[in-house]
Parts: sequence; structure tokens; C-alpha cells
Amino acid sequence: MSPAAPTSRLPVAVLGAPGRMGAETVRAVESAGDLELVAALGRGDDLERAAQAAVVVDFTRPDVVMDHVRWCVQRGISAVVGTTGFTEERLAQVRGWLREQPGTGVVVAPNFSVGAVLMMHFAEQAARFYESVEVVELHHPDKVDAPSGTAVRTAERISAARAEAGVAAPPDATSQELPGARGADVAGIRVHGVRLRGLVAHQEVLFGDQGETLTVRHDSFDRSSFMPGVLAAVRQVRDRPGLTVGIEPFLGLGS
Ligand SMILES: NC(=O)c1ccc[n+]([C@@H]2O[C@H](COP(=O)([O-])OP(=O)(O)OC[C@H]3O[C@@H](n4cnc5c(N)ncnc54)[C@H](O)[C@@H]3O)[C@@H](O)[C@H]2O)c1
Ligand SMILES: O=C(O)C1=N[C@H](C(=O)O)CCC1
Repeated sequence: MSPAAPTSRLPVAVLGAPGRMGAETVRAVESAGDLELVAALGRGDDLERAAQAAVVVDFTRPDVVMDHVRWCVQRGISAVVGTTGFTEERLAQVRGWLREQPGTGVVVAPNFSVGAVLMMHFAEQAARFYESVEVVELHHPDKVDAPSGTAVRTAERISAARAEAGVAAPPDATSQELPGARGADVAGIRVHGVRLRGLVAHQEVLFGDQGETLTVRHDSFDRSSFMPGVLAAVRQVRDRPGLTVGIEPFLGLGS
């Protein structure tokens, strides 16, 4: 019997490799038989070391991630981006870069956990049925941004679903408050942030109406929860040229 021909593995680079999510991603890529880790870079490392990758994964910081995405797209390298801070303006900028590189794919996802994606999906479904809604995100205290990217996306989706159904703004008679006591206003939805040692990444979406409430809650207790979504995006990003926001398409949810 002749030996099986060696199958080529997909070359992957990780930016932010020394960080919490980067280190988890490095472990996941190294454990995947179909992927090959070709670069694991931190702050100050030369990006050119990632040039041999077919897919770059970015878990760095909101203030540097756009430079990384532009670098990737300009070289025709597809990117899977978990770093937060993606406003509509930033997404439009990425789409603009991608128009110049039609075969390249970029996935930007505020949360790669399947449970978190379902939590957002369920919250969107519930949004039109309730008068009141508020989002509470709870994270480890080393997180640099607030509200979380997941909370922003959740609030935007709830807001859009309510607007489409013609639901009025949530009632709120507060007229006197300490600044911040009612959280941040994201697309008309109140978002509250908790930073607590011992937590990883958690979110509750609270819905209320006459005589009842509904709470949709998700907990990531360990960063391994993000890895199936990250690896699915790494494997499929090159099949989806252009910009994909969220991993819903990889789970058969949405387009
Ligand atoms: N999408 C998701 O599922 C998901 C999950 C968890 C965290 N995040 C996001 O990922 C990002 C990183 O989170 P974290 O907890 O790993 O943070 P972290 O601070 O532990 O890691 C960030 C790493 O990036 C490195 N870095 C900074 N600038 C760099 C540069 N120019 N080039 C290369 N590396 C650079 C830092 O030195 C650090 O090692 C945050 O925006 C966070 O919100 C997303
Ligand atoms: O730990 C973080 O930082 C996380 N960031 C993402 C966000 O801001 O939504 C995802 C959850 C964990």
C-alpha cells in the first residue's frame, strides 16, 4: 500500500499572541491537525513575519486593530478579527479596503462563543414583545473597553428589531441621577457594565412588561468557549470574500 499523500495545512498567524485570547488561539491552532501556526506575534513584533499566513487572527486592542486589518487586506491575506471597537465607520472602512482586494475575506465578530451568538439571536427575537429592555454585561476587570463589543451589538440588534416592529422607546421616568447611574445609551437601549475579579465574559438581557420579566443570560467561564467559533471562521473566511460581521453565517443563522 502506498503512503497517503501529505495534505497541506492552512498557514495561520496570530496577532496578540501573548494576550489572554491570543494565547488561547495559539493553543487551539497548534492542536488543530488541518492548521499550521506560522507566526505568533505580540506588540513590537514585525508584522512582516505574518506575511506567509493565509489567515491572520487578531486579538489585540481597539487602538491598533485597524492597522492590522489594512495590512492584511492590502496583501490579500484573509483575517479573523475578535478585537472589539468596530463602529459602523470602521466597518465601512474595511469594506472599502476589501473592494480593492475582491478575493480576500475578513470576519469581524464581537463574540465567537456559540452561546453568546445564540443569546444575541434570542434577545433579538424577544425584543418586540416587551416594553422594557436593558443589557448588563459583566467582565473581568482587565478588560480595556466598556461597554463590551457584544453588548453594543446586542443593543443595536434589539433596537433595530424594536424599530422595525414599531415599539416605542423603553419607559424611564428618571429625572435625577448621578452621571452613569443609568448606564450608557446604545441605540436607545441602556447598557450597564460590571468589572469583577473572577469573571470572564457574561451578559444578561433583561426584558420586562406588565407582571413579567424575561432574562436571557450567557456565561463564558473559560476562554476555550470562544475557540470553536474562531476555528470555524479561520477555516471558512477565505470562502466568504468581503466583510462578514459575526459568526452567524457559520452557524446557519442569518446570511
Ligand atoms: N470576539 C471575541 O469572542 C472576543 C473574546 C474575548 C476578547 N475579545 C476581545 O479581544 C481583544 C483582546 O482581548 P484580551 O483579553 O486577549 O486582551 P489582552 O490584553 O490579554 O491581549 C492583547 C494582546 O495584544 C497585544 N498587542 C497590543 N498591541 C499589539 C500590536 N500592535 N501588535 C501585536 N500585538 C499587540 C498586547 O501586548 C497583548 O498581549 C479585546 O478587544 C477583547 O474585547 C474578543
Ligand atoms: O474579555 C473580553 O474582553 C471580551 N471581549 C468581547 C466583548 O467586548 O464583547 C467578548 C467577550 C469577552
